[in-house]
Amino acid sequence: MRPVFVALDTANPTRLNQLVGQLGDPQEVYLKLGMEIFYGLGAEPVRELSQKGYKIFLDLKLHDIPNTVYNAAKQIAKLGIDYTTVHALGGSKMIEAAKAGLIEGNPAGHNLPKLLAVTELTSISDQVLAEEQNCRLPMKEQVVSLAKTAKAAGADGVICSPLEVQALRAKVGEDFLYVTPGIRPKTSASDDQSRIATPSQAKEFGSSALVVGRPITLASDPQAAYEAIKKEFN
Ligand SMILES: O=C(O)c1cc(=O)[nH]c(=O)n1[C@@H]1O[C@H](COP(=O)(O)O)[C@@H](O)[C@H]1O
Repeated sequence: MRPVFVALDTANPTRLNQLVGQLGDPQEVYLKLGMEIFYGLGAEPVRELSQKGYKIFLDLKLHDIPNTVYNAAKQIAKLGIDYTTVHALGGSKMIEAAKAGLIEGNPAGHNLPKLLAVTELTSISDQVLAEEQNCRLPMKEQVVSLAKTAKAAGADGVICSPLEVQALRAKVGEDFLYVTPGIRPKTSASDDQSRIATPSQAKEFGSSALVVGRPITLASDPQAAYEAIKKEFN
């Protein structure tokens, strides 16, 4: 089964526990904990959920000078997590520093966390890429270029839209993870996402894993929504 990470974007501990409780056996559930939880509740929920056996993707999207990122990644690894993120736009030296920090901080006996590099956020449209970021490449080529840099610098995969995965598999390779947010089942609103796809489109395009937040967390029955998305993707 390919993973579906549930993005638990809340700083309310009661809501967090309620959502987690609805998802099933910790050994089989993949959670994405992001900035809202970490800035609001600190590192404790990360340690607690990891100790309970959940697979943890701690998404803090590091983007700073290499020395700062090295030290931050070292602290992140100490939490005993499984996946974490940096922005690919931080450059190859920064990505190498993140990898080195994860290796240095990883507790003995724990699998090394996988390092994922965010390419272009799925909220960025073709128009914003061209007009605000002044990028001369079309979106797919820009994402492929960032993914090549990330791979050469030691990342284990990238975060991208499902819409780019076919091009990435062809040009960056099969031996790399393509983790895709921007997932919207047919009946869901697109919210602030721009480059979206349904779970079955993501499957067809070859996503390695999905990241899904509001279509699950704001559903009237989050457990049913989670099960339906897992089924559609696998
Ligand atoms: O790194 C991420 O996880 C991420 C990258 C990206 O390009 N787009 C993106 O939406 N995300 C995250 O994926 C989740 C998507 O949430 P929903 O739009 O509610 O499904 C959020 O937690 C975002 O922080």
